[in-house]
Amino acid sequence: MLTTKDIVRDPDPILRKKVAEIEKIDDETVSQLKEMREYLVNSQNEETAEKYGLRPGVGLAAPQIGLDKRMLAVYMEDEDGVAEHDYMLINPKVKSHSVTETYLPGGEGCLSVDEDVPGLVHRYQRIKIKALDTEGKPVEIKAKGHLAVVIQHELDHLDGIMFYDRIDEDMPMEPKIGARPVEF
Ligand SMILES: CC(C)(C)[C@H](NC(=O)Nc1cc(F)cc(F)c1)C(=O)N(CC(=O)NO)CC1CCCC1
Ligand SMILES: [Zn+2]
Repeated sequence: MLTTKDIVRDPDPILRKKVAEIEKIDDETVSQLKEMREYLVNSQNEETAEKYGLRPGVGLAAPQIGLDKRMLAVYMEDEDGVAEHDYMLINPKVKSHSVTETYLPGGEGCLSVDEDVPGLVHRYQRIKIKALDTEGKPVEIKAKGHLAVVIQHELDHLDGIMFYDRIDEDMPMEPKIGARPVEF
């Protein structure tokens, strides 16, 4: 199982790489993607997270475990601990997005960044994603709000973009005109 030591930390150069499209969805790729999802599931289970010292994560991109592969996992439970969003995406692409932007009022963090970096990260409020699933079947996801933020945060990792690249240096805490905070 993946644990905290397997997560690559800033400033490892792989976090700044535009990672490669997956040409062949072979067994190794599928098992690596499943391990990424498992990390997220384990990290949100209080007992397991405690036992293995896992930081509770809701999304993980392949370069964060040192893989030069365009794939990501998202796993978000609702307040009853039921899986609300559970995705393993291969070669994901944004097909369309809203003009309206959104942001997490508390800013963002990253499993690959150990220190806090305060500031708002503006992202599209709604996005439509096309990707392949682990069987190579095309999937289309329409996301808004918190899920849209998580997916865009992970997509950035596939292009070597870190969340703090998107914080305005002059007015880090200032919401952009027309941007709406994510409602939980
Ligand atoms: C960096 C960290 C703080 C661990 C962040 N966790 C997180 O958002 N946890 C969370 C949020 C909830 F709303 C409810 C809940 F149960 C747990 C996270 O996993 N990521 C993923 C990451 O670093 N991927 O590369 C950072 C988030 C910042 C915005 C989107 C993802
Ligand atoms: Zn991250």
